[in-house]
Amino acid sequence: MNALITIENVNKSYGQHAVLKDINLTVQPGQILGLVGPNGAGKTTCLQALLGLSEYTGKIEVMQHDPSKKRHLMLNDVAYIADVAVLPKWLKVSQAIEYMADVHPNFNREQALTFLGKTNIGLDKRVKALSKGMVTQLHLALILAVDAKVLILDEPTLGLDILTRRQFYNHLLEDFYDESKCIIVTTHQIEEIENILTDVAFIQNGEIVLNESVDNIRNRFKILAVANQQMDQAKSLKPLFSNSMMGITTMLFDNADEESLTALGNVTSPSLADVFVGIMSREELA
Ligand SMILES: Nc1ncnc2c1ncn2[C@@H]1O[C@H](COP(=O)(O)OP(=O)(O)OP(=O)(O)O)[C@@H](O)[C@H]1O
Repeated sequence: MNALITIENVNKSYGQHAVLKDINLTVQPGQILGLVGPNGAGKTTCLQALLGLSEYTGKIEVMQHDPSKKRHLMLNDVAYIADVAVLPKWLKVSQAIEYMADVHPNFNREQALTFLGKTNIGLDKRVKALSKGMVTQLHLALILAVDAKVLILDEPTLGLDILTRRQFYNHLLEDFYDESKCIIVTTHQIEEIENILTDVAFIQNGEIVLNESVDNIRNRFKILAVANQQMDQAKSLKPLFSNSMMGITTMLFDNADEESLTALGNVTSPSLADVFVGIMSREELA
C-alpha cells in the first residue's frame, strides 16, 4: 500500500535556530495521526512544509507529489485548516459556499449545508456578524465538505466550546473519514482526540521523540501506583516519570516487565496525555 504522506530526513532552520531536526514520518490510508508537542515544538512548521508553504531540506511526498514543486497538483487531494482561520469579513455564508463550489472540484455543497444546518449560523449572515467560534465552525464546514484524500488540521477546534468540539470530531469521523483517507491533526487537547487517533507522533524541540500506533502505546507504557515501602524497588525499574500527590506516587514505565510492576502495586494503562507528560518531562528525572 502506498503511503499518502512520506517525510524523510526533513530539516528546517530559522537562522541559527533549528526548528525541525531530521523528521521522518509516514502516513498510510486509514491512519489518523496526532502530531502533539508543547508550544513552539515545530508542529505548525512541519505542517507548513507538508503543504508546500515553507522551505525545508529533505524529502516530502504528499500523494506522490513534492509539495515544494507540485503544490497545485497536490492541493487537488489535500484539504487543510490552519490554526488561524481567516475569512473575509464582508463575505456572506452563502457566498463562501458558492465560492468553494466554484474553485474546488471536490467540494460537496450538500455536505457543507448539512453541517451548517447543525449550527446557529444562518446562510445570509456575514462573517463580521459571526462570533470567533462560529467563524471556525464555518471554516470547518467548508473544508470538511471537500472530498480530499489527505486532511491536515492545525488546532482545528481552537476557540470552540466543548459541545462544538465534540460535534466537530463526530462529524469528522462520520462524514469525512474513511479507510482510504488519512488525517494529521495537531491539538493541545490530546485527551479529546485520544479515542479517534490511530497513531501519535510526539514532537519536542523539533525532534520526533515518539512515533507509534495508539495500540502499541497502550501495550508499551504502564502506570504503577506504588506504596511508600516499595518505592526504592519501583525506582530501580527506571520509571520515565514519577508524580506524588496526596500520599500516592504514580510512575510511568516504558516497556517494563508487567509481572515485576504488578508485584509492586496497582498497574493501569496510561492515557495519551499521561504518556505525553511523562515523555516531555523525562529529562528532569535524569
Ligand atoms: N517565521 C518565523 N521566523 C522565525 N522563527 C519562527 C518562525 N515561525 C516559527 N518560528 C519558530 O519555530 C519554532 C516552532 O514554531 P511552530 O509554530 O512550528 O511551533 P508549534 O509547535 O506549532 O507551536 P504552538 O503549539 O505554540 O502553535 C518556534 O521556536 C518558533 O519561534
